[in-house]
Amino acid sequence: MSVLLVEDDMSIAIVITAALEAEGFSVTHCDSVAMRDRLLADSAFSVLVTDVMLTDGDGIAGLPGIRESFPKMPIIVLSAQNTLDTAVRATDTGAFEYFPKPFDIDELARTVRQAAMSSGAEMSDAQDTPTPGLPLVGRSAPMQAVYRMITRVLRNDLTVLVLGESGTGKELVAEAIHQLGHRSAGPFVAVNTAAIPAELIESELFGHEKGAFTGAVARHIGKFEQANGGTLFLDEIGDMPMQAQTRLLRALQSGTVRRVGGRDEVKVDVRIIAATNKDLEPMIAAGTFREDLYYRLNVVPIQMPPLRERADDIEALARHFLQLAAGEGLPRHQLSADGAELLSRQPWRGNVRELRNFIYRAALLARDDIIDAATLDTLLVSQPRDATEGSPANLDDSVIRWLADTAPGAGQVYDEALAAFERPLFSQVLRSTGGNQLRAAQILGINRNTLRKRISELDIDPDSFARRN
Ligand SMILES: Nc1ncnc2c1ncn2[C@@H]1O[C@H](COP(=O)(O)OP(=O)(O)OP(=O)(O)O)[C@@H](O)[C@H]1O
Repeated sequence: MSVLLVEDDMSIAIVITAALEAEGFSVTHCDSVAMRDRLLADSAFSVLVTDVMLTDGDGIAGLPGIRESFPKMPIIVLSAQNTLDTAVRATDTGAFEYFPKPFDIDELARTVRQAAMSSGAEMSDAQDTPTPGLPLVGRSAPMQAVYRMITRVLRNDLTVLVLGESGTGKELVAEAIHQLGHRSAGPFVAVNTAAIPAELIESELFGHEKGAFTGAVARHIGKFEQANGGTLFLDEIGDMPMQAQTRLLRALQSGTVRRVGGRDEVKVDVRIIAATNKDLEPMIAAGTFREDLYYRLNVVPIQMPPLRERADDIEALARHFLQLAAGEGLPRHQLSADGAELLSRQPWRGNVRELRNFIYRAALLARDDIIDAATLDTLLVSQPRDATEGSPANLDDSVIRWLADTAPGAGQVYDEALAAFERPLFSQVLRSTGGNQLRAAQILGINRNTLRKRISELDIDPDSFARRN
């Protein structure tokens, strides 16, 4: 099933292509009248979807001729000039349907499907083909805004700052920009700045020379150099220590890096995409994030919507993860309509990651082929809740849940588990002392400076526990 899509706005073209490919169509895209005519002369298409204003002229003018040559091929016209005039001109050409922009992408996909069927074309099995090229699932309005931003940065090297709660897909956006962009032949290197101990971060990013410090037994090439010619993804940038921030800024300004203990400046050609789930502006005000670095990174911000603000996407995501789970050897299941409805009503505080983990668990545990609301209900009851919601039955349970819910890097489980435990522990004790750190340190039996250092590293604000009269 083939669709010829004639659209000169790349961002819209990508969204439509993804939606139609998910429906099982193969899509050929071009942006001009001349190219359209050449493609029509060369190959057969089941449906023509065309914009009105194209790079080299009016997309409607030639349609009567096309209708004559290809009477069985339905034509769907899209237009941003939502005037009565274009609507009338489109319909006069015998267009199957006319869509004023902005339009509902699902409705367009449905109409193309109807048009294809009306012309007697055979459909391949739809949903089973994952959308090639666009790894992100979801067609809600907030995601379309994200796609639009992505398309704006594909052909340039502007620095992108992806913002949003944990688990909203920030890393996936970075990967999409790399894969779909003009650097796709180069490497994609991701660094989670929060997961690297502060004293190693500079060596991780910039590399080190042999003997630069105790333990530097060989020269180490840092992530910047590893990403040369490609994209460097700096995740959790809000957790980067100040000193590393300064070096990062210098590297971004100069386009060069100096290995720790080295003398030479090494030229690097990398595109930077940074991400954070923190609100950087208050951190700038508090002096924990460099303002000049923030402006360097925040050239093109992409704000990821939390899942609860795009409940429309939950069903598609759930089906997507069921497919992925089956592809990874878990039992294959279908999701019932009432199951999808139930999932769409959940808050998913951990966003897409929580939904993904939940669906994998459901795929593993569900007994029937169809996962319905009743099955999901049972699983949701035993769903781990986040730490803010009531205390777990015992510590063993918490550890089991924590291990099931997080995927710390190999070799980091101990540190990350301690940090995960320390955060609620310090918060609770500080709450009990009304934010008094000296008293909290006494209760904990640790040095006051140690407490101060740890709560700063864990980004706990002791003032937020101060008692107000
Ligand atoms: N739109 C999406 N379509 C398909 N999968 C998604 C989507 N968004 C997120 N995911 C999946 O959800 C999980 C979490 O996504 P990701 O790691 O990109 O989130 P994040 O915002 O970078 O999280 P964190 O801030 O914790 O690093 C991943 O398994 C990712 O593949």
